[in-house]
Amino acid sequence: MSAIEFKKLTKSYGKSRGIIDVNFKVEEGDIFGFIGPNGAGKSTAIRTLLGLIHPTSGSATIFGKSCIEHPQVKKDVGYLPSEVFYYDHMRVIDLLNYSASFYKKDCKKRIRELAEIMDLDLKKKIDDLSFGNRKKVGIVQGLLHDPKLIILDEPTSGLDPLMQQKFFELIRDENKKGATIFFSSHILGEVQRMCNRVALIKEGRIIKLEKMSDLRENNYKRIRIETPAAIDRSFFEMPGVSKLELKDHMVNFLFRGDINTVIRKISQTNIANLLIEEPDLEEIFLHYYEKEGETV
Ligand SMILES: Nc1ncnc2c1ncn2[C@@H]1O[C@H](COP(=O)(O)OP(=O)(O)OP(=O)(O)O)[C@@H](O)[C@H]1O
Repeated sequence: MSAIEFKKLTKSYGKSRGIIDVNFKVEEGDIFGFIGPNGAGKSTAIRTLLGLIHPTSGSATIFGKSCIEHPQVKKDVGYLPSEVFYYDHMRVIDLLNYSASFYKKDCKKRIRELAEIMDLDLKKKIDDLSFGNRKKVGIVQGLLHDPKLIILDEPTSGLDPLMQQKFFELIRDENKKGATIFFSSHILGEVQRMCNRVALIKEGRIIKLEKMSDLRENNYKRIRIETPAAIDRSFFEMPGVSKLELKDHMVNFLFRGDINTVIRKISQTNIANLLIEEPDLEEIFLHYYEKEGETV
């Protein structure tokens, strides 16, 4: 049975778009990335899946059950919303104990372990916490009952790089222990590092569903070169190069293929500086639109 299944799920907010015909599955054991730019519909899909909002048409299920008809299925789910709101006057430990009281198990030990991993002071009052520390409270709250399915909406926003790394280690450990992970992000790099499968969403529609390994094979690099003198455009016109731009002494292009061929080419000329970067999400989306033969 799939951990999550979206079946032709559509949610419109009056005239506003929401999501359209979302159709995909997350299998048990997956670390699944749900990626798209701001406003693409990631939170809408997740909130509909959890029964927090009602679909306009279609359905979404967790372990084969709809959260609207079978709310008890949510006991197996840990959810971190994109924005966390709390009763400010409470202490962190009181809030977490209160959350734990909804589950029929003793979560005290796990709360302490998670707080230690995430470097969270349990005695502090919520209103004394920074945005990042509030996010950590949300993470502990989502994981304290050892859920079978962990749903995280933009989990790393607000966490510093060290904490992001600790958080991803924690998520990997949960996955090794058997939990399925579904997380949304607009940061391609973190999805690339973490996930085995990925869905790309844009303007409310799923535009690509891929194994991470396939997405990597299709991967483009953004290459920026500064040259001491102007260089002829034809020098970089070679297989794998696209979106070639030359301005002043800067050369800028996307490259797809064996990175060694382009490095060898670059070494034939004199350069002042070289940058090889992951293309940003928009560029990946552009690539998919072009591949599907659509215009952008
Ligand atoms: N309560 C609402 N009322 C009206 N429109 C909404 C509402 N919530 C979301 N939308 C619209 O639905 C679309 C999808 O929004 P959603 O928040 O799901 O995107 P997202 O991918 O999660 O983006 P972000 O990363 O910015 O949170 C957007 O066009 C947004 O304006």
